[in-house]
Amino acid sequence: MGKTLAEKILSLKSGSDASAGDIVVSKVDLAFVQDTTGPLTVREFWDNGFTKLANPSRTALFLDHAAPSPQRQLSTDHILLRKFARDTGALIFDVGEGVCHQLVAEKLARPGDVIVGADSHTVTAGGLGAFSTGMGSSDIAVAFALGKTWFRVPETIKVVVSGRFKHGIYAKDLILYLIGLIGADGATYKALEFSGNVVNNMTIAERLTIANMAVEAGAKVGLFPSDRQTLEYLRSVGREADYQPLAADEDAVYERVIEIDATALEPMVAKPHTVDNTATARELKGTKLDQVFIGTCTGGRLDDLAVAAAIFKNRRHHPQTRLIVTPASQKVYLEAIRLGYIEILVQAGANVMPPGCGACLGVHQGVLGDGEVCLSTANRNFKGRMGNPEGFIYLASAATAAASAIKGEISDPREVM
Ligand SMILES: CC(C)[C@H](C(=O)O)[C@@H](O)C(=O)O
Ligand code: SF4
Repeated sequence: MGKTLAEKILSLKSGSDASAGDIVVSKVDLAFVQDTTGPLTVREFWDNGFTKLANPSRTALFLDHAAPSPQRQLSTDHILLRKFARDTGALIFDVGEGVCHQLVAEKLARPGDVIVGADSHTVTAGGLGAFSTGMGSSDIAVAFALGKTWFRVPETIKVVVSGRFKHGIYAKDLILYLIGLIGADGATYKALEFSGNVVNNMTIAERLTIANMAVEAGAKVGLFPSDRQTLEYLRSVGREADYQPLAADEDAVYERVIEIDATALEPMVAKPHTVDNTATARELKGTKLDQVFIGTCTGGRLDDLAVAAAIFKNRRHHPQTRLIVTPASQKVYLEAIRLGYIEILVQAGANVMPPGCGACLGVHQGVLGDGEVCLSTANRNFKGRMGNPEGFIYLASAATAAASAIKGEISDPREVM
C-alpha cells in the first residue's frame, strides 16, 4: 500500500514502515524557538539536566515577536536567549532579521525534513515538503537535547485544487475558503496534503501561505510535494543542494479527499472573531476600517508587497484608515526596496515597520483602540489578538487589504486591479 507524504517522511525519519495511527520516534532535522516560547524552553532544557544540544547547527532561536522589544521583560528574555545561543552554539536570529517561519523557509528547511518549533505556525515549512509542526516548549527542550521526538502518524486529508486562480484571487483566498469549508477543527490532528494542477504551478510563497494556515483548521501539518517549484526556490536562496524530490504514492490511502475548483473562488475574508467565520469581500463591502496591516508569516512576503505596491501605485490610503506594512524578513525588505515597492508604499502613506511579527499578536507596532476595526493579512483574528479585546479583526489577502486601505472599507480588489 502506498504512502502519503506524512507517512513517507515519518517512515524515513523513524527507520520504520510507518502508517497513519502508528507511534514512531523520529529524528529531528531542525528544532527552534521564538522569543515568547524560548525562555520556558531554555529553563526546561537546564532544569532537565541537559547540558548540550544534539545538533547546534540545526537548533535555532528567533527574536521576532517583540522586535525590537517594547518593554523591559521582553528585553530581558532576549538577553537570556542570546546567552543560551552563545553557551550552546545554537543559531540565533536577532531582532530585525524577520519572522521565524519566513527565516526557516529562506535559510533552513529542506524537503523531507522533520522540523519542530515552539510556535503553532511551524507548519509553514510544509510548503517546502517538510513534516513541520508546532510543539510545546518542554517538547522542544527535549528535541534540542536528544535530536528526536515522538509522533502519532496522522491520517491525511487530501486537498485537490483544480482550475486556476482568476485575476485578483490568491493563495490566501484558497486557504480561507478551505478553513471556512471544514471549520477550525476540521483537520484536528490530521495532515492536510495539497495537490492538483493549481498546486503544481504554485510558487513556494503561495505554498507557504497555505501551509502556514493549516493549523487554523487544526492540522498537525500542511504538506506540499517537493518538485520543480521547490528546486527553483531553493536555488533562489542559494540552497539548491538541499533539494530532493518528494511526492505521495499514487496508491496512498487518504481519510478524506476534498476537491476545490480554484476558478470559482472569490476574494475571501475571515470575520471576527474566528478564522472559519468566512465570507466574500463582496458580501462585506462597506465595512469601515480604522487600520490595515500587511505583514506576518502569512502575508508579509515579497509577493504580498508586490501585489500591494501594484494596487497602491499613485494612490494613497484612505485618511481614516491607518496603513501598516511589516516585511516578513530582512531579505524580503531589501528586495522590496530594490524593486521600488517600499517607496510606493511609503508614498501611499504606509508605516513601514522592521521585519518581524509586528502588530500580529498585539505586542506592539499597531495595537488597536477600543472599537477599532483592522483588516490584516495575518492568520488569526481571535478576540484580543491585536492587543485589545474591544478590537475587531478581519483576515484577507494582500490584494484585498490594499484595495480596502484605499477605500477605507472592505473592498473587492478586482475593482481596483
Ligand atoms: C506566541 C506564540 C505561542 C503563538 C503561536 O505559537 O502561534 C504566536 O506565534 C501566534 O501566532 O499566535
Ligand atoms: S507573524 Fe504572527 S502568526 Fe506568524 S509567528 Fe509571528 S505572531 Fe505568530
